[in-house]
Amino acid sequence: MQPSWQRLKEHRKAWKGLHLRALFEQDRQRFARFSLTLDDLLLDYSKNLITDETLQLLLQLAREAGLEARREAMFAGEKINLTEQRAVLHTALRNRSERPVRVDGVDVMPAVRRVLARMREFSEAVRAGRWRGYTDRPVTDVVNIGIGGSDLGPAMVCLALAPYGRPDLRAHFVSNVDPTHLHDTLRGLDPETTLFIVASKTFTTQETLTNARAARKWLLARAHDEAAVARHFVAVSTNEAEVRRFGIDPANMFEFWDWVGGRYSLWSAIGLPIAIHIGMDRFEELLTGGFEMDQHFREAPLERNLPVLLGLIGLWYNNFWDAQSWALLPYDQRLARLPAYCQQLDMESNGKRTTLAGKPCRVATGPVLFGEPGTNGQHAFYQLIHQGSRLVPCDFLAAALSHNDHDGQHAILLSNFFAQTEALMRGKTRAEVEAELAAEGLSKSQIRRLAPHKVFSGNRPTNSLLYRQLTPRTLGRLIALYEHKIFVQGAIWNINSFDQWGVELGKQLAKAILPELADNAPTDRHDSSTNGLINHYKRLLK
Ligand SMILES: O=P(O)(O)OC[C@H]1O[C@H](O)[C@H](O)[C@@H](O)[C@@H]1O
Repeated sequence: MQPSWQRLKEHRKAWKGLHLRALFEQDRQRFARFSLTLDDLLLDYSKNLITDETLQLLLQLAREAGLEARREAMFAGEKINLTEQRAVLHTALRNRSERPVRVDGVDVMPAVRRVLARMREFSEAVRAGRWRGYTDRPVTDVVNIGIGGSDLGPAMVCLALAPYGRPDLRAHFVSNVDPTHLHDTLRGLDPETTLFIVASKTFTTQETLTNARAARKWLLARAHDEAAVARHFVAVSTNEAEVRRFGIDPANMFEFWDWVGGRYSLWSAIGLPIAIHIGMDRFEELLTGGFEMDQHFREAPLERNLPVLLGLIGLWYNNFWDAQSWALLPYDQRLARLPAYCQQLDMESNGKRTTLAGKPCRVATGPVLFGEPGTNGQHAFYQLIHQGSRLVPCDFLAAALSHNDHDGQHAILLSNFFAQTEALMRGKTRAEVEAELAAEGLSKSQIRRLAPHKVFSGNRPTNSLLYRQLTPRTLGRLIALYEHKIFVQGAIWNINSFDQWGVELGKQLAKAILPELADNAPTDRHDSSTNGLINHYKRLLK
């Protein structure tokens, strides 16, 4: 354990009754000292349970953990994903500079640019109506079939950037192996004008291949001609052999590489639905936003570095305040899928308990992430954040300008954004509650009974991210900000943020169970609970 870890423990012990309200009262400059901008993007981290000393200790921890060297190793294409012996280079996908990026001595940038050029050509052909279906009609609906990283990124971005999308070229996303997902999506679509993108890094994922086969059947039920498949199916993958085996012509395949992790892949050809929806120029603006955050992360001193600060502050609560969760609260309806996207990003990256040295991790790692857009969440789970017994650190996000402001409604949204972080920080004291109730005319005994329930302890930490408008560039910055935040934490915990072995066991067991479901015979191959469930299922089908 790094020496500053122990010092942070002591610092936490000494924290005692220090209240954020008092910290703000004592220091009029607190916001100025604990906020940072990157162009129009503001991070206000002043409403955190931190002092200068806390930050110094956290920064020291980052240095002792070798964060800077690890960051360089990632950008330089070293194989930092040790368990899979892979480089981690989603940053190369959005490298807008001339700088080469080498893996095993070979510059990957020419291949990256080649695929981007193909994406441009294809997305422009679809958007201009030059790409035609088997009856010579242009595409009206694009259905992405993929799951996890091959779904959440493009789905989140297409919704977020819908104001830049073409209403006559609709984007749909099918991920779940539950047949209802595909059924509901295809209902109302016309096979003659529907384009399927089968997106899978491995091209072996059960859900995606099952849905892709069902989609092909749906097309052929109308077309009655295998030749139609080439006009309606393209693939995005790293695995050409499997794409071929599935029956998609490699000429219709968009490639990416094993150094792109699934949850970091929206910047690659996995972003094809985005490019078709908003156009390639806008997609490249998204890349530029990501690139700008990369440069900031790589070059800004740690104490003025947005992802580093977010990562360290999160770690402070996770490891020294026993916080087990983190809430991501976008005050932006278009960011409704951002929490789900970040759930995969964070929980699949840092949900680990083995260090890079193969030893058990002695400290808590990644938090449980949840969130919903504001103001919806306020009327649902914020109760627990305000008055519950757990500490839930939150990130609030909002744009100053809406793409759809009607009659000043956006100001109502933002007033809630500002009010929530203020309320969480200040709370409401017993004396304030009593004075309020007395002013309402309640009797002394009524006040005594009610007051304890109406007290807010406050002192509940938040970060606020405020930017001008949700443009492709701003969204690119935000996504890269969270990617690097997670990197910072993983580096300090000394875990591999880039593998995901934890998803394998369930997949294996499901494969073994599927054949057992083919007949009515009761099973006794499992524990009594699993046997009981399978056998009850079989009885219900009789
Ligand atoms: O893109 P694919 O190879 O189909 O993988 C889709 C997803 O499934 C896996 O189980 C992983 O947990 C995810 O990281 C991945 O994004």
